[in-house]
Amino acid sequence: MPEKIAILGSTGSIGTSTLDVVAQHPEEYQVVALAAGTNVDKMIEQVKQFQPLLVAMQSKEAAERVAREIPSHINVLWGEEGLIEVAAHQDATVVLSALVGSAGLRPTLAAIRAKKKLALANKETLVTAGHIVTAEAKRNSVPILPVDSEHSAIYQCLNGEHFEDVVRLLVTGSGGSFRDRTREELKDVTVEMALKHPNWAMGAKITIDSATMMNKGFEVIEAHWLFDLPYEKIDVILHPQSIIHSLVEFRDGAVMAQLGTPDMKVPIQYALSYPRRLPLMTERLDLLKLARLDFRPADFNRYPCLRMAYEAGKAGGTMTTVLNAANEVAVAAFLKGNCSFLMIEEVVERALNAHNPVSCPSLEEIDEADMWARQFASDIMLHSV
Ligand SMILES: NC(=O)C1=CN([C@@H]2O[C@H](COP(=O)(O)OP(=O)(O)OC[C@H]3O[C@@H](n4cnc5c(N)ncnc54)[C@H](OP(=O)(O)O)[C@@H]3O)[C@@H](O)[C@H]2O)C=CC1
Ligand SMILES: CC(=O)[C@@H](O)[C@H](O)COP(=O)(O)O
Ligand SMILES: [Mn+2]
Repeated sequence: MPEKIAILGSTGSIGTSTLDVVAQHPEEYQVVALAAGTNVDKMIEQVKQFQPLLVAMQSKEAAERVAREIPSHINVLWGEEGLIEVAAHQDATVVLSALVGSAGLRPTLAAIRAKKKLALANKETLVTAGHIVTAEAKRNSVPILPVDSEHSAIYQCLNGEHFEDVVRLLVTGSGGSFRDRTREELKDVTVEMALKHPNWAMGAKITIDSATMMNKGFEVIEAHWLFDLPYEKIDVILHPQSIIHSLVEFRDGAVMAQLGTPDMKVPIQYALSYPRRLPLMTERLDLLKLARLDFRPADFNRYPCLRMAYEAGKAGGTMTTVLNAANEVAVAAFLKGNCSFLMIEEVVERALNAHNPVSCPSLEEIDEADMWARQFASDIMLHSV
């Protein structure tokens, strides 16, 4: 029987790579539901190729445009309700969660509550509400298979190992598009420059997060929730080539690492096929061609977003919700040309400093903190123009 897949965010970078994996294994995977935001043309193309039973778009207007071009037996919904229907589709056995930002939280929770196996790319869900998502997964006996390349690497290194033998996780980061610039040289960087990631082709928001290294900070928080380890046991190291995707150190001094050319189809397929491995068409690693692997320390002064993520993670409660929400607002403003690159970290820092955290927040308290941070961040940017 093929694995039946529902994809949240099918038109994005992870979504399209997931469909590439599906297309390589038609006997293994069948698409039952797709959800996306505004990219109507791409969704129509995907529906024609993969023939899902259900589709959801962000707006009613986008949904109607899709519905006009596809067979009438395919149901087309919209809004958060549509995302939730896709996530909980009765035929789906696995949900690939690849929306961007905390918009993914409720649909991801819906997938877990419907007892779907979860392949998780949408890291902001764990940053904003990690304790709720992991507790719901435990309560519903739902496995969370990491799609993020570093977490997939750690998951692969931990396969068959004993949790108590782990001394620390070493999360690798490329350093992003501005890794060879000083902070002084960041003052005038443009959106176009920031969107040129040295190793990975990804969506715009995560590419900016990589340039500030907020992405690495989010990944530390993501690792804390996925692997149930304290922040003191999670380190970050810069590795410009993105060939070692992360490492695990054990108490006998042994270190396990997972290597490969940077291609998200590898961790996506591993999450879908786990515990099996399937063949995959991807560029193979050639160590002789590569010749060397480099490493540098991840400096908190150079990358304040990484420092803030550790601080917010250790403080806990709604601090990581605020970290994420303020960052989402600031990155969106930067992408629209409404604020400078360095303003992103300033907005996040000011929001964290002004926030009165709630410990162990409910979903409603997370919503409140999220809305507060978005308003606070928007106000700062309005007054700084
Ligand atoms: N790209 C990568 O290589 C990696 C990504 N991730 C994580 O995976 C997630 C997705 O990233 P990525 O694929 O790069 O992002 P993209 O921006 O490329 O794609 C996002 C997807 O979500 C859809 N979407 C966004 N907002 C909404 C909404 N409100 N309602 C419905 N659909 C929505 C978009 O639809 P549309 O385009 O139609 O508007 C698109 O399909 C992020 O959390 C990211 O951090 C993690 C590791 C690697
Ligand atoms: C592909 C992937 O997993 C991204 O999260 C990647 O890690 C981003 O690159 P950085 O290492 O530059 O953040
Ligand atoms: Mn990653």
